Order: sequence, then C-alpha cells, then structure tokens
Amino acid sequence: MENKKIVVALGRNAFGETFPEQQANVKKAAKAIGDLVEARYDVIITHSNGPQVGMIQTAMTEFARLDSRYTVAPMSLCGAMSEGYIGFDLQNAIRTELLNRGIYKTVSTIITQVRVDPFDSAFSNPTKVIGRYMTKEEADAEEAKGNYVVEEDGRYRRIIASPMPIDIYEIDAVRALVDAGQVVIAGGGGGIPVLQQGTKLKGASAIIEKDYTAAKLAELVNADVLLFLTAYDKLTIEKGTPNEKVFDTVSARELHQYIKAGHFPAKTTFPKVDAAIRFVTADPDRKAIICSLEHAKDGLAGRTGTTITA
Ligand SMILES: Nc1ncnc2c1ncn2[C@@H]1O[C@H](COP(=O)(O)OP(=O)(O)O)[C@@H](O)[C@H]1O
Ligand SMILES: NC(=O)OP(=O)(O)O
Repeated sequence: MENKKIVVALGRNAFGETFPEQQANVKKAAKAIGDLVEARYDVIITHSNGPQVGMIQTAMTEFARLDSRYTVAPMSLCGAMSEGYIGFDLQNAIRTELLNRGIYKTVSTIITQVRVDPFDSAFSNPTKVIGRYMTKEEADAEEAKGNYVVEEDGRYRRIIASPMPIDIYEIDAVRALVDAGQVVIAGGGGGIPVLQQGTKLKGASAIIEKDYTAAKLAELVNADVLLFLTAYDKLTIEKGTPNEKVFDTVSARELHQYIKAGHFPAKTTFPKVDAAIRFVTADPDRKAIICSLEHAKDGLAGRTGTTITA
C-alpha cells in the first residue's frame, strides 16, 4: 500500500532563538518526524523563521554599517539564509534520529522560492512580526530607515509584509524526492517570496506566513494530512474565561462561524486556522491537525490535538 503524505509545519517552539537553543530544540522536532516516518508517512516539512530571519537581518545590517562596500541585505536574502541555517540543523537532527531508529533515508533541504503577487495588499499593510524585542531608541532608528515597527507591551519589534503564497517554483523537486521515499524540508520560513519578471525571479521584501506555505505545499503534493506542530496541545478560544472552548474535532464550516464572531487573532491562530480550512475544503478526504510538538504521534492518531475536517 502506498504511504500517506503528510506536510508538517513546525512552529517557533521547535527552534528557540539562539544557536544552542535551536540545536537542542530541533531534537524534539526530529523525534516527532521520526514517529511519523515510522508510522509510514512520506513527510514534507516546513517551518517558522521569524526570530532567525530577524537575527540574520540585524547581523547583516550591522555588517553593512561596519563595511561601506556592502549595502543592507535584502529581506529575501535573509530569508534564504534562514532556510539554509534552519534546514542544516533540522536535516542533521532528523538524519540522526532516523539512523538511531535503524531507518536509512536521505533528508534534504530545498531552498524554495515562492511566487507572490506584487499587488498583494499585504505590501501596504505589514502584519508579520519578526526578530527580537527592541528598545524605543532602536525602534526609532528602524523607523528612520523606513522600516515598520510595532509596539508590544512597551517593547518594540520589526513588522513586515506577509503576502500570500501563489505558487512554489521548486515543487517538482519536492515531488521527486518525496516519490523517492526521502524526507524533504521545503518552503522553510514560508519560502523566499519572489516576484516573477519574465524569466527572472526577483526577491520581495516580505516574509510569507509559513502556515499558508504549508497549506500550499500540501495542496501541490496532494497530501493527506496537514499537521501544525505548535506549543499548544489543542486549539482554544476564550482561554481562561468561563466561555473557554477547547476543540477536539471541528469542521471548516464551524470554524467559519467562530472566525465571523471575531475569534482567532490575526497574529496568532488565524493563519493556522485559515490555512487548515483552505486545505480541507478542497477535498473532504483530507484532514488538518493542530497539536503540540511533543504529541505529534498522538495528535495524528486523534488521541490529542484538534482535528479539522471539511
Ligand atoms: N492551539 C493554540 N491555541 C492558542 N494559541 C496558539 C495555539 N497555537 C499557536 N498559538 C499562538 O500562535 C502563535 C503562533 O504559533 P506557532 O505557529 O507555533 O509559532 P510561530 O507561528 O510563532 O512560529 C504562538 O505564538 C501562539 O501564541
Ligand atoms: N515565516 C513564518 O511564518 O515565521 P514564524 O512562524 O516564525 O512567524
């Protein structure tokens, strides 16, 4: 019997923020992926990159300040670096985890370019928070450079456009590796946003929401399952209030009602919920699952997590 295909979206908690944190945290992600491979799934992974791309951008900006021959690195280039850096740690950790289980499979990271629309309204309405917290002085300096900044409880962070993914240029490479039974990391950090200009692809100053790229990947490889691994075990609304609701299984139709009622904030759960709805409504045999990184296997089996159906 053919293996089922699963696209896994790893959230920020799978990485942490510093080099040592990432090396330690990816081991948990690798364990989750190992469980899915053992459960006979073909696995395609995408992941978060907000903290890392912010770190890389800060480092590159500082470098340009120190050496006048260099200009500030474009955000698309910082995104590419984050794909390479995170992919390196992740593919190594997954390789080790699989070998420790006696499984021999190549794990590869594909530097993935994702088509975005130059007229996407996201370019005039930035929503994606990236990088570390800044002081007021640092935030003012960013704004003076023409960058957008958002305040969060008296602290400041960079905020950048997050257009929707339209297409994935390396999708045939992803399919070829998956069909060969290999583990693929693709569309990391939502992929590198590019604008198609004739035969050229021009990097865009944006960060794509990885949850949407995960759904696009899942659609293009015709996956059976889209699995979001986060820091939370189940999708919850009105947490900590008498009206708290924890979802075990929920349909796209029901979720639409909760969205209409204003649940699922744009900066946290909305992209996951919206991406899950888009994926499952295209084919009733599909399911999306939101669960914690630690309980990926149980989430897939329906023992925990939130399962979203058409
Ligand atoms: N099940 C959930 N319930 C409530 N909030 C959640 C849930 N899953 C994620 N979030 C919120 O959404 C944000 C994004 O989650 P995640 O995708 O795991 O990380 P990120 O997008 O930061 O890489 C988190 O910071 C968290 O606050
Ligand atoms: N690219 C992206 O969605 O990153 P985060 O999940 O870290 O915000």
